[in-house]
Amino acid sequence: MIAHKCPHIQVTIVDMNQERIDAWNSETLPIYEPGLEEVVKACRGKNLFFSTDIDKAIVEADLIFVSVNTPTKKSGVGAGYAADLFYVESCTRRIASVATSSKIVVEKSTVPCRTAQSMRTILEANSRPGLRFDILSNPEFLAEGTAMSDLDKPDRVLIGSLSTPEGRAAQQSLIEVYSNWVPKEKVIGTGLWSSELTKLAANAILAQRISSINALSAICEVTGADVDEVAYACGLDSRIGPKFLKSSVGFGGSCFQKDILNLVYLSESLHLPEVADYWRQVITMNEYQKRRFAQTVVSSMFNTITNKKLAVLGFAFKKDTGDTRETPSATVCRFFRQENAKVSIYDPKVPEKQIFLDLTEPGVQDDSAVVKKQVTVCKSAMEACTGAEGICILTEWDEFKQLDWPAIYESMAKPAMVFDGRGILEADKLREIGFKVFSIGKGVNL
Ligand SMILES: NC(=O)C1=CN([C@@H]2O[C@H](COP(=O)(O)OP(=O)(O)OC[C@H]3O[C@@H](n4cnc5c(N)ncnc54)[C@H](O)[C@@H]3O)[C@@H](O)[C@H]2O)C=CC1
Ligand SMILES: O=C(O)[C@H]1O[C@H](OP(=O)(O)OP(=O)(O)OC[C@H]2O[C@@H](n3ccc(=O)[nH]c3=O)[C@H](O)[C@@H]2O)[C@H](O)[C@@H](O)[C@@H]1O
Repeated sequence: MIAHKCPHIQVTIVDMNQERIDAWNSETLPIYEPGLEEVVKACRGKNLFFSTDIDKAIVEADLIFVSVNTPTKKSGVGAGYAADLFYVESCTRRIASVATSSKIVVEKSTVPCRTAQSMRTILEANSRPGLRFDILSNPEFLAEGTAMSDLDKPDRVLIGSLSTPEGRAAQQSLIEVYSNWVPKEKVIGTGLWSSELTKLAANAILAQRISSINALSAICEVTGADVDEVAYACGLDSRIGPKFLKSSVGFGGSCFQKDILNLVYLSESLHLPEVADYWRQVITMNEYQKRRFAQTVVSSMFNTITNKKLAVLGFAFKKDTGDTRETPSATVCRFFRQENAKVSIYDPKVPEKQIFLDLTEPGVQDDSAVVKKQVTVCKSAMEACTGAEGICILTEWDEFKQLDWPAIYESMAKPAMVFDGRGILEADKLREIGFKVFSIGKGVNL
């Protein structure tokens, strides 16, 4: 977006992953994101470059965005909760050892509060004498699937800095970049620690809304209330607002879970166990929602899905992306595998290879062969549904609303059941065709 909006600025994207950089330089970009290809193709080779020559890019840059992955730690202190800062630290060390001039280093990755302080210490201890490094925190708020429009018209851009004259000057340099397309009043300056914490807080609050409405969906299913009506009526209160109140099979994506776990770890490290428990509950509710959905499928299908064909429509964690990180669809499919169902999956953007990778249990001998016996990846929704006894909608792709449902009904074993984990189908119309329908948060009477 910077390259697109600022023709006078040269943007070089460097990554140590050669395959990814090759893909960025090819006709087939490594990720699917509406509107991205057009921008890349318009700017590439003009003021936008992709390279693995990290050192050259560091030497040439005035401003460096550190945007590497910060996954949840898998082992050691804080395993399962804390963010793994290995990649952020190795980038920082590389900048320190390679830079021959002063730089502004922008923390773009999502990191725990006070990471900027560690970056500064590493840079100051390891760089050539006489160089200055100003650290800014500029967290990213885009959502996948709408990344280009979110970047084009952000609700806000947050730039945290030290309140020293040098910190303020660095902040001003980054404000100038954004002011090429973002209105001034939307660019907010704060302290470094507030900026870092805001990113974790914003994701935690967004995820909390989803867990809140999903908790209510369970009550709706027992009482006969309709979760969409409840969400709509609550959202009309201007203090609540309508967004992020769509009940679902659970939230996924690479960040909500990791960032909340990170916040939980931060709270525990600060000796605030009640605060940690409070945020942990957002995740607990999400796990419950995924499990609850899968259990509803089994109980509705006469308490067994062994050898039954189930069609799964949607594998990405949300529509308009091919990303499957933490996708609820994988959790539900793994549950179906344990119950020995035959699962046929269709997703318009997720490659077959990725689906098998996500469903293979690491460390289980021969599981990749077993998974291929239990799971089939299909080229169309119709193919996945033919002969199935149940259909699960696990991603809200628009095309699932337009399917030829009467033809699907004809092709299925009876009773034909639909389990709408995203609340996107018109249940009454499907019932008229003959389907038995379960929709999340709308009662369990199929
Ligand atoms: N994916 C998203 O929508 C958003 C992500 N974020 C944050 O942005 C950060 C990055 O996220 P993603 O792009 O999704 O992760 P990713 O895992 O897709 O990409 C990270 C890239 O960094 C590269 N890398 C790692 N260490 C490196 C090093 N030392 N030198 C050069 N390249 C290196 C990796 O090869 C990889 O290609 C995370 O902190 C995430 O929380 C924030 C907002 C939105
Ligand atoms: O830090 C990040 O990575 C990003 O995380 C989220 O973005 P993202 O995970 O890409 O996508 P969301 O639109 O937030 O959806 C996350 C999950 O919640 C689910 N969801 C979303 C909204 C809703 O009402 N109900 C619901 O179940 C989605 O289906 C999806 O599985 C935030 O929305 C971004 O602001 C943030 O920058």
